[in-house]
Amino acid sequence: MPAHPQRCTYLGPEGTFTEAALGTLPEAVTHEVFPSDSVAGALDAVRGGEAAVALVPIENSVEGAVTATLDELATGRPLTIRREVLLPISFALLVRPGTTLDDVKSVTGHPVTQAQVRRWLARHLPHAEWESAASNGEGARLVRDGRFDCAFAGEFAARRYGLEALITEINDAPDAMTRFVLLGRPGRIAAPTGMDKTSIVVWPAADEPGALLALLAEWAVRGVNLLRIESRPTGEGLGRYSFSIDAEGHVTDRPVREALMGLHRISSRIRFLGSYARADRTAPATDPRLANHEFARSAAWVARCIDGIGEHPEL
Ligand SMILES: O=C(O)C(=O)C[C@]1(C(=O)O)C=C[C@@H](O)C=C1
Repeated sequence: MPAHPQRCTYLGPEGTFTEAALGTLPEAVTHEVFPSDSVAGALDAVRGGEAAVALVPIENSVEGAVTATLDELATGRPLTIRREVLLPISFALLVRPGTTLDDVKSVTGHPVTQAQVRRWLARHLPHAEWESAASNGEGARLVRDGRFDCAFAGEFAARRYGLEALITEINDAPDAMTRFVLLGRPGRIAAPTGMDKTSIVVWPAADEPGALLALLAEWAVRGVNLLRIESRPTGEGLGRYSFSIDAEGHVTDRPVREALMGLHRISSRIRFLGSYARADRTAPATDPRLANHEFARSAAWVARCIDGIGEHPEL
């Protein structure tokens, strides 16, 4: 199927936080937007060419990794991250009009949501039965259809599904955030902004002492700060893991590039997931000794050593 450059999909249905996050991106207006039922469905739409890009959640500040996304990125046809978006998360309890808290026997929402409202639920609805939905938008739809009495979702989902927000601003952790990534088929990497992130998945070469330390050392010796590291089972047997890593910097920054080269040499597999602008616009703590021109200067010095003039006092 030919690639359709103007379509963008997201974890749907309508009314998810992913849709709200997409609303903050230019792609919401430059592309024709359509929902997918699952993270896998959204990414397959990109792989198959029905969409140019897909927005999916990857990490929540309370629950951690969205494992469906990490696993999808580690397997199947490679995709790369074009952008990231951060969205503050606060839930509303959505009910069919007229429902009171006393009427609530069953409750639904995304599993990542459940982790963010656990204490609230124990306190206010200790006897309600929880059943997870594929997304919060899907949970709201199921309440509209009478499958559950209430759903946790963004307040904005109430209007979409003809529901009422019985209680708003529910969150066990008041500053909860979810991070979303916009994925596309691999292409030329965007130029560095100076506030970038690089993501990879790496499979250690062998199950041996120090295997993880060796992977970490490639970053550490080059002064590259890691922002996230997550182990995920490969599915090939107990104890077999890959590591999903976000590091500060861009692949064109020499320390990052050389760390990736080192990892490529010592791992059994490595997948580059992209270099992209950081949503929090945080510049890395810069060490002037690790600037690109310092790498060029030291490479030139080695070249001169080889030519027999490395000890020249002015070098
Ligand atoms: O279900 C949604 O509304 C989503 O967009 C998914 C998702 C997630 O997977 O983290 C997004 C934000 C919230 O943290 C809870 C659920």
